[in-house]
Amino acid sequence: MLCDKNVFLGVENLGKQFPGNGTPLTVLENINFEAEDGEVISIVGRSGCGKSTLLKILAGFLKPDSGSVFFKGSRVHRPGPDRCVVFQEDALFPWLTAGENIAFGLKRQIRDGSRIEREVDRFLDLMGLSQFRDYLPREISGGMKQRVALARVLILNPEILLMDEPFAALDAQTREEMQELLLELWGQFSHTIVFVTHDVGEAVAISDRVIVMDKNPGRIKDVINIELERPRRREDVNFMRFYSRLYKLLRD
Ligand SMILES: Nc1ncnc2c1ncn2[C@@H]1O[C@H](COP(=O)(O)OP(=O)(O)OP(=O)(O)O)[C@@H](O)[C@H]1O
Repeated sequence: MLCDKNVFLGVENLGKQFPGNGTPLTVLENINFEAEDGEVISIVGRSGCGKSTLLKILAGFLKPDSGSVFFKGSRVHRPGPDRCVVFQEDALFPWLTAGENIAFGLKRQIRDGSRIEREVDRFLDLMGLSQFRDYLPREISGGMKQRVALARVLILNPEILLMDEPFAALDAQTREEMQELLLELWGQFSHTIVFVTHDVGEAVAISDRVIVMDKNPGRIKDVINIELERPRRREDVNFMRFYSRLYKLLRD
């Protein structure tokens, strides 16, 4: 039973429709999976298969039309501080500095100003951004902005990190650096991560499990366990094997 509090994250018979042109569009149908505490799950699938919709339902931003999401035994109805989202496009406040952006959510949780400052310093340091504390978003690179976006949610100590193509707008090298940083942070904080991506290499590099989705309607086509030690090397023959398998599943 997914409502058992020993199930960390449980998704049961989830369905979602949107009003289409005349007939409703079924975007998600019969989605079922579980995630363990500390697991990294990627969701891959063709454009329009409902990945972002699924993530928004997990976050509590959208309600499903059927089925349920359970988090540690409770049904998810609304957004909560235990589930934080990082989007692709930088969602930073353009008028706030890097430090102020990172502090923003924490200020709504605690009032102790010096503790907030200490935490912001710690996260700036973790992200390698200490010298950029007083820079505005327009004054830093895309990769740095995504580090700020990541710090801004990690500082809230969420149990689940929901990431919607967070590195898609970055160049290939910065993207790989961000994947490495994410795994370093995951090693320290052990969040559960649900990561939406189009990039098969990215999914193999970071995930314990990859959920492959089909389109029209969005359904789970297959689930692949990535049984590779970390750190993973892209040139490794076993990495290539998982890459090819996923690539083929997506193409067929
Ligand atoms: N608020 C909405 N109202 C109506 N239709 C929507 C809404 N949000 C998404 N859709 C439709 O639902 C389908 C799935 O969209 P979604 O963004 O979840 O797909 P996706 O797999 O994340 O796509 P991409 O990889 O291109 O980001 C699309 O056909 C989209 O047009």
